[in-house]
Amino acid sequence: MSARPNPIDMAKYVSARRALDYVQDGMRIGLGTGSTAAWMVRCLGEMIREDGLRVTGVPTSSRTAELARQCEVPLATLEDVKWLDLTIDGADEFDTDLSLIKGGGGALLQEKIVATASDMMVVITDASKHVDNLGAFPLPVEVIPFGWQTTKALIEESLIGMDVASRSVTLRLNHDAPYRTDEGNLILDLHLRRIGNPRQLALVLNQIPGVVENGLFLDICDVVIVGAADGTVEVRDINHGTVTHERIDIGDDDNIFTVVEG
Ligand SMILES: O=C(CO)[C@H](O)[C@H](O)COP(=O)(O)O
Repeated sequence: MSARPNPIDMAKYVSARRALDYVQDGMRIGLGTGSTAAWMVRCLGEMIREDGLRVTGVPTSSRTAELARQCEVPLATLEDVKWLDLTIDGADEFDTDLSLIKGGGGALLQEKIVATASDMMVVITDASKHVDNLGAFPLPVEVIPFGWQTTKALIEESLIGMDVASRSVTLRLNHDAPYRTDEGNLILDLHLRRIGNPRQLALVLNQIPGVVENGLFLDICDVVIVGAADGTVEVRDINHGTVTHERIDIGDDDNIFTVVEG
């Protein structure tokens, strides 16, 4: 057990901490999935326990739900609350327009539903996720198991006319078995290397029968917070057209690292 985070955890941690500045008492908050979002859930739990913050969280995966319960974050379903004030989530890639690729952790469907149902989406990340063109990270596409090989063939066919640099499609595995999402679906990873027209691709993919959702998040994200290992963050706000640089005061928060690394 170490009392200090490694550099990458520090970057994730400070971006998560900064994102919580958007949280206000009484808010309904979408809780993202992944290692960066996990830091946000832990910090949110701390604010609830220590500062008496009252919020309701809607988790985007069973993993996040489990962590949120451990951190004593009160939970509700999207069916309960219907609309959210804020979603805080990670991303696999973001570009200058704050378009995203998400779903590396397999939760893209619930993440997209929750983010779309939110007044504001804040993405927490580190500089390694920034790209000029989306597509270096394989694009996850959630498909239903029924006829998935036909769906895969249709996706491959649709890619022929697309402005992409590579066209291979693979079934995501988990220990040699097909990976299953929380909804019991499969994930196809599209290895495209560069996506010339993300909007066109997103539309085409979602018209293929068997495709449930794709991992392109376009016009959904409002703010990206890029954490760095030196404890600074860059805050990119697409609505205000601002980019600010700040230092996050982590104070004597060492114990949060001690608690979660055990
Ligand atoms: O989309 C996601 C899960 O489906 C995650 O937000 C994304 O994979 C980033 O994860 P991490 O913060 O662990 O790098």
